[in-house]
Amino acid sequence: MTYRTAVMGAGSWGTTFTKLLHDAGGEVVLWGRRPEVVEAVNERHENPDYLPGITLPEGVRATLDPAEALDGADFVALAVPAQTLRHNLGAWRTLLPQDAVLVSLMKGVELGTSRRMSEVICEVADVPEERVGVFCGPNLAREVAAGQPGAAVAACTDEDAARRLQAATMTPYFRVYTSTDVVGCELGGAVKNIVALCVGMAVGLGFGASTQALLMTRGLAEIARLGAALGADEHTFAGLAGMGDLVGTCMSPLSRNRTFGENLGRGMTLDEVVAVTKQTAEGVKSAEAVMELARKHNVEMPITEAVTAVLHHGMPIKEAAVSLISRSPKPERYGL
Ligand SMILES: NC(=O)C1=CN([C@@H]2O[C@H](COP(=O)(O)OP(=O)(O)OC[C@H]3O[C@@H](n4cnc5c(N)ncnc54)[C@H](O)[C@@H]3O)[C@@H](O)[C@H]2O)C=CC1
Ligand SMILES: O=C(CO)COP(=O)(O)O
Repeated sequence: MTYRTAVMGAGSWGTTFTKLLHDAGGEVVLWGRRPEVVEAVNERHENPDYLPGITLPEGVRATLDPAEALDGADFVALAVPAQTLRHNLGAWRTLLPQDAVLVSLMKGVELGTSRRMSEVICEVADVPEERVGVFCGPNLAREVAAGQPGAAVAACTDEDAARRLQAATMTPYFRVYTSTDVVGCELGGAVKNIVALCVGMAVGLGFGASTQALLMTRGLAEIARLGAALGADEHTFAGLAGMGDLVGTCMSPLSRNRTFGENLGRGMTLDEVVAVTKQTAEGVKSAEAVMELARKHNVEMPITEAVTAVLHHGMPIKEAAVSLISRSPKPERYGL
């Protein structure tokens, strides 16, 4: 069976996902909003702003017209920044094919509503949760685009839809597992960006692997606590969408979130870091939305709280570091 997919958003991950679908043998059209990006993909088979040096297959086609991309799609993959999804999807709502599965590629939580991306999709597109999937895991765009061995999770509460998404994305170099735990997969992807900001700050301050491992491990514990409060399956956090994504992002110099934190840790001001960050570092805005969720559900998330204090309330990084290391003594616990 050949599936047709519309990928909405021609940044680094949307473009990479388009290549993955093509390599998996599917039909795929990439929607981009900038004419020069669409032209570069169609004429020169590259997206130099987001994936310099990567050659895209000749069969990969891009368009500026959302109706053309969405026409007859079995899957609609959404790859815009989390904070613009509501606006973008609202504009495409009437163009969405009747039975298409809408797949979030995004790793963020909406500011103001604290909704996960799948919740925003259900609400704006007015579709039931069985028609909304999530694709996530330890996937740094450039490495996947280069065809390095990798894996991800295709999640949907409708197991059959998850299996179809799996079939549409498996390639000789990329494995895809299924899950029905949409909540856990989304939280793993969104909250690890906040932990990566914190790990980056630690790197920028000159701290080594011990401190980074501490933050990753306790970061995973707070992700699992929030997940348990929101009804996720705790096992998800030991998998690709949890530990896998957390470790990949926190360890990689390619990560925009980790790099953002590292620049702050080295002493740049927030404005200076924002000015040099050309791509989307979702954790920066999502931190406040996740903190809001944590408060609402009475979940303790000290790392998220410290990152939010540094990014949005002017707390000096060194003060945040002291606040974390001097917390009250307690037994080690994972999850709730
Ligand atoms: N880059 C990566 O390795 C991965 C990224 N993701 C997630 O994918 C999502 C998209 O991120 P990337 O592609 O990495 O970001 P990016 O910064 O590389 O690209 C963002 C894209 O969105 C477009 N865009 C920006 N503002 C827009 C607006 N107002 N309306 C419509 N389009 C707009 C940009 O033109 C660009 O095409 C994020 O949620 C990210 O967390 C997930 C897995 C891997
Ligand atoms: O989500 C990602 C890797 O899976 C990408 O992380 P960054 O957004 O920090 O680059």
